[in-house]
Amino acid sequence: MAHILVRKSGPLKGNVKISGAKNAVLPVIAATLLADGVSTIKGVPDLRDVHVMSDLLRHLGAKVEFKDETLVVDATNINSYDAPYELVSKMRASFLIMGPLLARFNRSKISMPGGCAIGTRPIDLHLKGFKAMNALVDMEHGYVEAHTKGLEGHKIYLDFPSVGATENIMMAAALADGVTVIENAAEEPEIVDLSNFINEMGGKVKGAGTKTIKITGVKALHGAEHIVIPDRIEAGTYMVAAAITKGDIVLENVIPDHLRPVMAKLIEMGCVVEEGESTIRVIGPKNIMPTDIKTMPHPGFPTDLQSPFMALLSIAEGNSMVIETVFENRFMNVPELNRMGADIKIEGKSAVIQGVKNLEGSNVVATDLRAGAALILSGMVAEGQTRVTEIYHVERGYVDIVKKLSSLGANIEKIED
Ligand SMILES: CC(=O)N[C@H]1[C@@H](OP(=O)(O)OP(=O)(O)OC[C@H]2O[C@@H](n3ccc(=O)[nH]c3=O)[C@H](O)[C@@H]2O)O[C@H](CO)[C@@H](O)[C@@H]1O
Ligand SMILES: C=C(OP(=O)(O)O)C(=O)O
Repeated sequence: MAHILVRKSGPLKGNVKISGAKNAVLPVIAATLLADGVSTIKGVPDLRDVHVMSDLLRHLGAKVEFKDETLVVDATNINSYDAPYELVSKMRASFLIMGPLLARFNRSKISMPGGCAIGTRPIDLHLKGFKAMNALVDMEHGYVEAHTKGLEGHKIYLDFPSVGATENIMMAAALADGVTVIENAAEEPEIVDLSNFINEMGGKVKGAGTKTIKITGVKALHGAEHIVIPDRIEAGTYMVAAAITKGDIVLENVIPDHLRPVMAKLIEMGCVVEEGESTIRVIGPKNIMPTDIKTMPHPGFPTDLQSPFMALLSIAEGNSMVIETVFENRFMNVPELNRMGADIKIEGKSAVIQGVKNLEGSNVVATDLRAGAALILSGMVAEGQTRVTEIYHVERGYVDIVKKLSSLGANIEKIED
């Protein structure tokens, strides 16, 4: 299996261009199914997940072309309404096609996404929304089958501000009869990006980015052109790369407003952070100060950056605590970091991190996407050589990570074997 070899690297320096956001582009690609026509998405990151989503749309009968960060989807001739296990099991976000299929064709059959390393990740809130909108939902043989005589707008309160449920319901509501109001909706920037795309297609979505989203259903949507927002999680990972190696990195193509909680934590830890209009410069501190982090839905500290920050805190000058409130099992990287010499103890939802002077290069496994990124970051400051395996996880979410880190001076290579 391919793996990544990282050796101790000096301070990383230079400029790095952040790619389009994985978590924004996946729902946007799903939303292209709402239109009887052609949509053009620009700034698309060349990631494994984007290819899986494209294959899923092709399976449904769409024509999809991807070249030079531009994805063109012709969803005119959809002739299948089912998403098989083989495709859904590769990526949870596949479940986001349920809302658009129900809205446009009144039916869908999708394999249950199942659990994954970071938690059980149920889909009850998605289904609660569809049922309230007049869909009949059955679960059989591991598939969720839904049909409706026509979706109707409804008031839907989400018990938790789930990103995926907010997106799926928003897409379903875009073509429903009447008004849907989502209360306690997720407020993530990716929700705003999706709402912008639906509106570019002729939809009527208001309030995205707040706790209450109002969607007035329209009769039909047309294809549209859209530019995906930059990836705040990729950006946060490179910010940690600057901090952990005590380097000086300028991120290009970022929206600083999306990274407020991340910048605040880095400043607390002693970094100098300079904001431009679409750039952020991070200068790492001489001594990394410990801090406490609690992950929360946006605008709180993002769970997707919890593992990279854990890598940074593991070499801070003192004790820190990380509380994970979003996913019940997102400390999978801890045994791997401890194998590299970190001193982290888990107590329920909390991790207590005692900063150590040095990490040691080791053989470690990327248990999930962000855990993999955290291990690469640790490898850059560990003595000797770190071998990160199962890197297909990392490739789900980071465009050219080896190339980008090398260009900043990291001693890193991908070994194909
Ligand atoms: C492709 C994508 O955009 N992925 C992101 C999305 O995942 P995703 O959309 O799956 O995350 P959710 O916001 O839905 O999940 C948050 C919490 O709600 C729970 N839940 C969710 C749905 C549901 O029906 N029932 C339920 O209980 C989940 O188990 C989890 O504990 O948001 C997460 C939270 O910011 C990020 O970590 C993921 O990177
Ligand atoms: C958990 C993540 O993604 P997904 O929801 O696609 O698994 C992530 O991006 O960190």
